[in-house]
Amino acid sequence: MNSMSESFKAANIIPLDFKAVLGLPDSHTWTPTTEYPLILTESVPVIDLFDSSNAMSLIGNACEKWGVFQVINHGIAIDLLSELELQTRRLFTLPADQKLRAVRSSEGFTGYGLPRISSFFPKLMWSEGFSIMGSPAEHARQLWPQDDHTNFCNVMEQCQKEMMGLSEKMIGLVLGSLGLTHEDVKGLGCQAQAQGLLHLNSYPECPDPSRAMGLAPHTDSSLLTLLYQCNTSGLQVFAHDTLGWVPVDPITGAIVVNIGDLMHIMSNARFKSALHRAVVNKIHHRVSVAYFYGPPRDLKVSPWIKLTDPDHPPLYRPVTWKEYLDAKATHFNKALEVIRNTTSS
Ligand SMILES: O=C(O)CCC(=O)C(=O)O
Ligand SMILES: [Fe+2]
Repeated sequence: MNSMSESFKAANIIPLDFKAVLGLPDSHTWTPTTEYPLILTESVPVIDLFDSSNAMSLIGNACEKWGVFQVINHGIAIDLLSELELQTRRLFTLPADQKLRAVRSSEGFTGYGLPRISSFFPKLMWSEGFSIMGSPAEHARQLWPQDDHTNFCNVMEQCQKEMMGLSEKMIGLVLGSLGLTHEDVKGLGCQAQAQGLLHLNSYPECPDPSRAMGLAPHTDSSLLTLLYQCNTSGLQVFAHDTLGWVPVDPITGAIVVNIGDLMHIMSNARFKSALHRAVVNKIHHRVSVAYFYGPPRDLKVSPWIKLTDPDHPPLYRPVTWKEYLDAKATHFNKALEVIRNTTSS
C-alpha cells in the first residue's frame, strides 16, 4: 500500500486528540445548513412495555410513522445501564495514545476509531467510537495493560446478553404488529444464531457546536438498534412528514429503538428506517451506547411473503446482512436503491 492510501485510511480511522485542540480545526468545521429546521413541537412515542396489550399496536404505528420510539419498563436494570455509562466514560477519558493501542484495523469490525461512515463526508465528525462483538478482553488488555479490565469486560458482556434478549422481545412485538408470527418468519428470532454488535460512542465537549457534527445523518444497517443515550441529549431524528429534525429527549432509564434498513426491507417498506444524527454541545462530554441487532449470518433477508401480493410486489431483492453491509460500505445512503427490484415500480 502506498503512503497516500495509508494516510487516507488512517485519516478515516484515527480520531482527533480532542483534548489537545482549543478551537474547531478546519478538518472538523461543517457548514451549518438551515435547509431543515429543528422541530421542538413534536416528539417520538414513548412506549411502556409493561402494558403489553397496548404496546404492540403503538409499536406498529411508531414504526410506520417514525421508524423510531423509546421504550420504558424494558427489563434492563438501571444499575447495569449506569455501570455501562461509567465504563464507557472510563474508556474514552483515557489519554489519546492509550486509546490508540486498541485502534481497529482497516478491515476490522472491533476496536477504537472514527465513525465508519466518515469516508463519505468531506469533513470529519466530532466523535470517536469503540465496537465490541462478544468478549472485548483482547482490546481491553491493550487499553489497560496495568489495570484490571475485568469490570469493563463483565459489564460489556452482560449488556450484550441483555440487549440481545430485549432485541428478541422487540422483534416479536414488531412482527406481531404486522400480523406475523414466529412461524411465518422461520430463521429469525433464534437467539442462538442472531448477531449483535455493541458500539460505544463518545462526543467530547466541543468548542463550536453549531459548526461541528457529532454523527452525520444516516440510517442503521441493522434489523433494529437499541440505543442508550446516558441521560445527555444529542440524538435527532428526521421527520418525513414535517421535514425537520426532532430531538429525542433522553428519559432516565429509557432505551431508544431504531428500525434499521433490514427491517425496512422485510416489512416491504411499510416501516421506515429512521434517518438520524447526533449533535454535540459545549458543556457535556456525551456518551451513548448502540446495540445493532441483525439476522443470522446466512439468512437472506427479503420482504415477508405475507406482506406482498400482486398489488404490493416485493420491493427488494434478498440479501444477507454481510451483503447489505458491503453495499452500504460502497454506496452509503444509496444502498437501499441498489438492492431495489427494478421490475417493481
Ligand atoms: O449517539 C447517538 O445518539 C446516535 C448513535 C448512532 O446513531 C449510532 O451509533 O448509529
Ligand atoms: Fe445510528
